[in-house]
Amino acid sequence: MKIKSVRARVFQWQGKTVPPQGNFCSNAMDLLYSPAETMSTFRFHAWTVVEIETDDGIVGLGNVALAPAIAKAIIDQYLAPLVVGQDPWDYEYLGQRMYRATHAWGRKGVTMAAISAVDLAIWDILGKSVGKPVFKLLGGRTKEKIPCYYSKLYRTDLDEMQREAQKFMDQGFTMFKSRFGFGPAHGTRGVAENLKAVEAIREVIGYENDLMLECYMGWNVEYAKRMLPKLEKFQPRWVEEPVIADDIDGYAELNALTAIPISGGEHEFSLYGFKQLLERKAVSVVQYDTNRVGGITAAHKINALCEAWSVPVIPHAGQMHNYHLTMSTLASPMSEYFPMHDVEVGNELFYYIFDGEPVADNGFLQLDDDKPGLGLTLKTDYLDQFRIIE
Ligand SMILES: O=C(O)C(=O)C[C@@H](O)CO
Ligand SMILES: [Mg+2]
Repeated sequence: MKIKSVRARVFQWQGKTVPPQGNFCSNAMDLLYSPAETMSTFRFHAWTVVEIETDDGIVGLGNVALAPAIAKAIIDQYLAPLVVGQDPWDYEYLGQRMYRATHAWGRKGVTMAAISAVDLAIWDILGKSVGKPVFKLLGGRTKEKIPCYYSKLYRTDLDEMQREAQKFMDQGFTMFKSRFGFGPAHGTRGVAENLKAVEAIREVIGYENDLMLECYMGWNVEYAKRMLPKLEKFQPRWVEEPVIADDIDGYAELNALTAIPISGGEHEFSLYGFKQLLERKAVSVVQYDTNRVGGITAAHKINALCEAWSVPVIPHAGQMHNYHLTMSTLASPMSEYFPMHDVEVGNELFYYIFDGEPVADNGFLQLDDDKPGLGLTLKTDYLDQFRIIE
């Protein structure tokens, strides 16, 4: 079997969006004095879809959400010529070829995300060519079904957050992730607001249910050292991305500071990036995203590394490319889960582009042993609400 063609298209959402309100989530821009910008950098309203066709007519689907137009350019100009004519079963060779050919300017960020999209499509082809789901090629079923946590609870008013938490408790979720709305720029009022929101969620879900807390790189070490001791009484399962991804020493200091585990990794890339995080004990939970880190080929290696370090792997964002990695290793106990809703930040756009994503049932996800490849097809229902750039 040989790769015949690579097609990368940007799906730019033109439909309704719900602009996030107020301080819906702290983020890396919050530390800058231009408050108007902080929320606008935080949108995933386009996605690049990769379709790789083989000489015997199998089409594999990949996807990338980081800087989708740039990812498309990298795929078109640099990655496609490296894989066309090659055997997709040589996926390690092809992964190394893409990684090394772009290493001088790639290694992290959008290049790794572009490589990931090509790699996902290759693994989709592999599964389809043998009639097996990707997780069966990676180690098979390690769970009867995948526990998942409800991930949204962006910072709005507390009553609304409590109603949201109750709604999804009623749907059987026992694990929840909420977002802080405030950081260093908001002073002691922001600290109080952050604590009030966590207390409000705990009032609804109690302490027998897991609560994870997301900073999305919006704090710094000094602020996190103030917040973490105050958060201990709320027993969060982890606090996520308290500082920017490059501050690995900061991560390590915070991860050692209190009993609260620090998680991170959705903005880290390649096997080597995670080797560094683990060796420096920067995180207690690894959260790569398989459509960013280097694809399934890289994520599968990182799963083994995490197993050796006894650090749980809970990939960012859920979504099918990550579910296969969680299903196929004991190192991954659960998945993140975004429900489908109006397009807001954009992680949910996945549901408007692809069919095949499992819907959570009573806080669990199930993958189909008989659905080959990644198990996704392109959705047609919303095509008229996308501008598609070839
Ligand atoms: O789901 C996450 O971990 C993210 O970082 C997504 C982003 O929406 C911030 O929550
Ligand atoms: Mg996150």
